[in-house]
Amino acid sequence: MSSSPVPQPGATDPQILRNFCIIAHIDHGKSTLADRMLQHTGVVDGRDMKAQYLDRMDIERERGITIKSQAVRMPFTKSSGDDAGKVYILNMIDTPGHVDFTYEVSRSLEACEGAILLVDAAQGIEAQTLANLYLAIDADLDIIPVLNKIDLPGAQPEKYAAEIAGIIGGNPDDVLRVSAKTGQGVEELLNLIVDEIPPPKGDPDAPPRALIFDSVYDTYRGVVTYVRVFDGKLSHRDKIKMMSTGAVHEMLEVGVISPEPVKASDLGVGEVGYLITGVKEVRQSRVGDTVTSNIRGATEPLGGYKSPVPMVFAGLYPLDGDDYPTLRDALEKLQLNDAALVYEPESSGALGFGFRIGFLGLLHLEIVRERLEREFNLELISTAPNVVYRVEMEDGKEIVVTNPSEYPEGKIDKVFEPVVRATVLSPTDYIGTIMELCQARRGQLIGMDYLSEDRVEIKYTLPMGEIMFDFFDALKSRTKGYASLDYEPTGEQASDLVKVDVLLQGEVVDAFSAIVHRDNSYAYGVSLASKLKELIPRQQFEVPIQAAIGARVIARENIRAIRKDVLAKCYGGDISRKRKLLEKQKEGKKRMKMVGRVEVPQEAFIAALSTGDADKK
Ligand SMILES: Nc1nc2c(ncn2[C@@H]2O[C@H](COP(=O)(O)OP(=O)(O)OP(=O)(O)O)[C@@H](O)[C@H]2O)c(=O)[nH]1
Repeated sequence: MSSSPVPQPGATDPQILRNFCIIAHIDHGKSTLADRMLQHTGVVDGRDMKAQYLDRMDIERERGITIKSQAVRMPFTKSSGDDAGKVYILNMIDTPGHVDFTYEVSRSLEACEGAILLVDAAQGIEAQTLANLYLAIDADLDIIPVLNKIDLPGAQPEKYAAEIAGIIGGNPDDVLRVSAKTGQGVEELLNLIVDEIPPPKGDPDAPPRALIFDSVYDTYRGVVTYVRVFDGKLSHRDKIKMMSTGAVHEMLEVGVISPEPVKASDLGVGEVGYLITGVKEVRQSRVGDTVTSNIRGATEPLGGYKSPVPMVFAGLYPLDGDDYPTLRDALEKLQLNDAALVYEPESSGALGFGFRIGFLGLLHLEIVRERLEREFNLELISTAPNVVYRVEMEDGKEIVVTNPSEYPEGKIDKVFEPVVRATVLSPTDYIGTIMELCQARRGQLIGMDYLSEDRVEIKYTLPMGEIMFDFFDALKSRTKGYASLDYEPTGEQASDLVKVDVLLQGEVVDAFSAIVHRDNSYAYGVSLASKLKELIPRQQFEVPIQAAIGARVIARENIRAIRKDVLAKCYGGDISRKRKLLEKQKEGKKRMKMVGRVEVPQEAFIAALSTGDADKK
């Protein structure tokens, strides 16, 4: 079998291009499958293979999750069918799987003509996968269903193939079975990609239009923008224009990733690659925007561009007040890399100077916080995250509340809270307990569908504030880990909400304030006060804790005084033991913040997060 030469980027006939992505739930094996494909197409040889080659950032590798989409060009010689021996170019776009990054997923879907629906043969399809599948179907992609991990003893390919066929149509026998681990079925899959996914269409003579589906900040090269060309050609000699802002940039380099960056002279119709321009921060090169040429520019951008909207806010404060400038610089640097991160300075009576930061979701918050601490050597205190409330006052004024302590006093007409449409997939055995949980979180049932005899899809409208903390954990524990969850914001609803304050020694601690539903406020106050009593260590004086709505105290606890003398125990002269104890005590002091005269540990600031379900179980 002789194969044709590998075409160069910029001169690739769109007929031999196949652009696809992999839709999968976390841990269903997307990265492992991507690794196998890289190996099989010879793009990475065995020796260079690191597990999860495409997950570049250390933090991704450690957590085993994919944060940033990446795109790889793989030449593949067809090994079956009439066109065996012919070389095709497969562009694989790796999409993030977590719900916080849905927007990135939808953009990378638009850069493709087809999607592999990858499902763990021992688990079945999960809620998030289903949500992303619907996005792919909406984007008119051809779907190739694949069951992975068929080497596992617990795999049930027959059952889950039937389930998939029930959702997307077709014959269960046509669902391909692979093992990304052993490589079984991977070659067949590559052949199928060529056969099933249509080549890209576009007008090579039109002014260039390319969709930005990812944008990453690289310390050495500045912003690297990943694009899919729809029309015309982007040349390294062009000056480019970002269509949403009209900003013009010098093009320094274009190329493809295979799997390291390879420079090219241009990128033509259907091609996927990267651009390096003079752009200094990812905000100027945003996912979803259309790139065109400055001289012969297109007039209509591709698709609808949407800026990322932060859904969750939290305060971040340096443990040591002197670190405030470092935190400010660190946020500035991180923002170069993260177009979705927004922040503004704020000050708290309890915590001093810090920032109120907007995130796409809780995972995003965790990642940002971890990166700030790790990459900038900071120790941070974070307040409990909250959603955004909109308050309409009787005098017609409107206030957007991103920090509960700024909840307005006075004559409030209506308060609105964000709501989501949540989809839960679960075995039918747990329908009752899931509905009970959703009801307790003020949910409204939208509907229920059976995916198969023993699996069901339940849809609810739920207040976002009720699900962002521990809802998923509660769901998992009630369903022995079998239920999966996906949600999308769908707007807001008017609700009867109140602000609950916490007072330590009679002083309101602003960082503890929270906005909760009136019906739950009493239980919330009681549970939070007792939680704080557990978490705040005894001090040398008595510390009364109160929870209050306005001037009305709804719960109280008391932390009794103690004189902590750890050395009293070792009256002997064992100096090393003494030192050890002192060191231990110092460790214990880590992440303590002085609030007035009271030492408060970090955990206390997020204690509110775990009070939610305690009284509802
Ligand atoms: N037995 C078996 N294990 C597999 C197979 N494919 C993947 N795994 C394992 O499943 C786990 C998850 O695989 P990943 O490839 O990291 O999953 P992922 O979907 O990329 O996860 P995210 O990047 O977090 O979305 C890893 O421990 C893999 O080694 C397979 O075919 N068989």
